[in-house]
Amino acid sequence: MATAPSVAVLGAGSWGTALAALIARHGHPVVLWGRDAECVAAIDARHENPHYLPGIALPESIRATTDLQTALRDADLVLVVVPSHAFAETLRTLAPHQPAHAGVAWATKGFEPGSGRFLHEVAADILGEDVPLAVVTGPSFAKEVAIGLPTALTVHSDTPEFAQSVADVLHGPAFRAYTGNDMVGAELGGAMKNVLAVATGVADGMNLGLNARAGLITRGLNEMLRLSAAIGAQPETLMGLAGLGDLVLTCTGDLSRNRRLGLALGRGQSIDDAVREIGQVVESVQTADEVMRQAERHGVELPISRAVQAVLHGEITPADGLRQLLARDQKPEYPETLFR
Ligand SMILES: NC(=O)C1=CN([C@@H]2O[C@H](COP(=O)(O)OP(=O)(O)OC[C@H]3O[C@@H](n4cnc5c(N)ncnc54)[C@H](OP(=O)(O)O)[C@@H]3O)[C@@H](O)[C@H]2O)C=CC1
Ligand SMILES: O=C(CO)COP(=O)(O)O
Repeated sequence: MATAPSVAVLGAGSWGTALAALIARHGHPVVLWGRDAECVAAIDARHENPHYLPGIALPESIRATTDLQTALRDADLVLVVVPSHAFAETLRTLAPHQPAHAGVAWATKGFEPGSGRFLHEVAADILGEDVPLAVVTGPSFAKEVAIGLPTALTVHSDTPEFAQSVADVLHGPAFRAYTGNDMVGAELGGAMKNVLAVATGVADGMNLGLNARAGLITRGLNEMLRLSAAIGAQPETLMGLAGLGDLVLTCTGDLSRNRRLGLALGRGQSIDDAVREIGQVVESVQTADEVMRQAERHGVELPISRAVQAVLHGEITPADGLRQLLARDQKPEYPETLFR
């Protein structure tokens, strides 16, 4: 029988730890790399990540380390799960130690802050065109995956065999992993839903009602579809797990940090206090700027995302944002050219 591929998971936050647990339960040797020695020691010795997934028992087979070279030594697959602001830096550190035969996948959501580059562009730039690359995305709260609740997500790559091999590692009794070949659409969906989750959080924090929430989710999907069409992504990617699926989850599920940020802002809390209270990565804070940079580059108007960006920068209040959105001109629901 063929041996199960070994996986190095880089990033020992909630999502990296949950994915390491999932993959280890599927019988793969897993080494989890984190930068916090205390957290790494607890995972190794007590099989718990006390900071990010307290009280959840992790498989005893997971080995954790703060040494990147150790993590990469026997890896057949590298799975990067650091926040977007640490993505390029992590790849630059890993590049010299990258095992020749191993492909690199990531479950990070967002763009490169500052440049607005897609993460697959950053990865190809740093690792070279010969390393197979894939993005892992979809509706998946870390805590639910860590405790083994059923989840579906999707793996997109320009190399179909690599997408399949990553999906094979993730797929299991309670986890469905689909595949696709639209990295742009998959990354765009995962990034935009974080911004749109803030919008629905704000609306719910202001008690605007369920109609407003459904309207924002649907018009948010419309923003995803229009920007993705301008960039050249496949519309079905945005209608699937990477877009609509993750949008619904993050806009309605209180486990979402981005939604919780919106809720706090809608209730009048300051952004600094809200982010501090959440105590984990809130990707929308930087992603809103990068989504708007993409929108401007491609000449696409995104009123909800723009309002979120303005609220996050303190340029307008949530009440101003609501007034602006309600005062917009009437128009057809879809541009005539969208699906043609
Ligand atoms: N949590 C979830 O449910 C999901 C998250 N994601 C995505 O996964 C990515 C990671 O998020 P998540 O795990 O949730 O975040 P968390 O806030 O739970 O953890 C962040 C982790 O990243 C580490 N980190 C921060 N900065 C750096 C750096 N410069 N170099 C190396 N490591 C760093 C932190 O280390 P330290 O503790 O030392 O600060 C911590 O281990 C994000 O892009 C997120 O959108 C995607 C799907 C689901
Ligand atoms: O990406 C996620 C679920 O798919 C997690 O969302 P948050 O980062 O908003 O918690």
